Amino acid sequence: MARTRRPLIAGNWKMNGVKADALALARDVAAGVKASAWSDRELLVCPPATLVAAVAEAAKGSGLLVGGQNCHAKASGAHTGDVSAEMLKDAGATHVIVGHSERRADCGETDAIVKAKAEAAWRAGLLPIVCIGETLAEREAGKTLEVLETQLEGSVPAGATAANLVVAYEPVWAIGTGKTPTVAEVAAAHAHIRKVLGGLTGEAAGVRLLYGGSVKGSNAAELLAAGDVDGALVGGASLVAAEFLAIAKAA
Ligand SMILES: O=C[C@H](O)COP(=O)(O)O
Repeated sequence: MARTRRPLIAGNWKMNGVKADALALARDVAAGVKASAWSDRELLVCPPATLVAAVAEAAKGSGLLVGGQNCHAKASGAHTGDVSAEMLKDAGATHVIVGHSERRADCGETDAIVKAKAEAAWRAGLLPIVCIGETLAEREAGKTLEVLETQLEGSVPAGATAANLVVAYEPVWAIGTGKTPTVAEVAAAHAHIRKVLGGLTGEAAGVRLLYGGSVKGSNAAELLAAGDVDGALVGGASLVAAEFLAIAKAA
């Protein structure tokens, strides 16, 4: 059966690379995207904020999309060191990741802050990728679905639709560890996310849900085939063009 939701394979480069590395990686990924001429899937890379403009320039004309890894909730003002969604848009971004667990942990981002950032993305004309996910302790306590529900209810703004929201499920314990949930566990989490989204948006069936956490070329096919999985949010493996493109091919 044909997919109704176009898969999105997003690479989160995190705090890695300087301009020379980023441009080489972006050019290799962009060349792969251009050569594949995919119309049935989208590829996105999210470089560090300082490199968004250069990567967007390198990706121009290839079909490769570029996003930010975070934004401030305000459009401008006295927020030293922060970057607004408008600035990302101006630099060539089309998407922005909000509420990644590393920002929730490192910067104390709450669900309310994540929601405000998702609204900021809308204000600037960016598509937010709202991240949620349980810690190992929460999973071991049998609280995974409850945690996901609380995070969704707190982080997804009113007015979310299939066109203006992407959700990424990233179990915190699977990020950068080489460990992943089973396919059945991913499918169960995604089914629950879609059910909860049903109460928050009128269009839950169309919202794309990405899985993230130790996705690589060798496990992408089975993870991406899990029920209700519409793509991946990839960290480490997105720093190697061939590996990232292999994940995209598996979608
Ligand atoms: O945003 C991406 C995730 O944190 C996954 O990272 P990873 O693929 O290195 O586990």
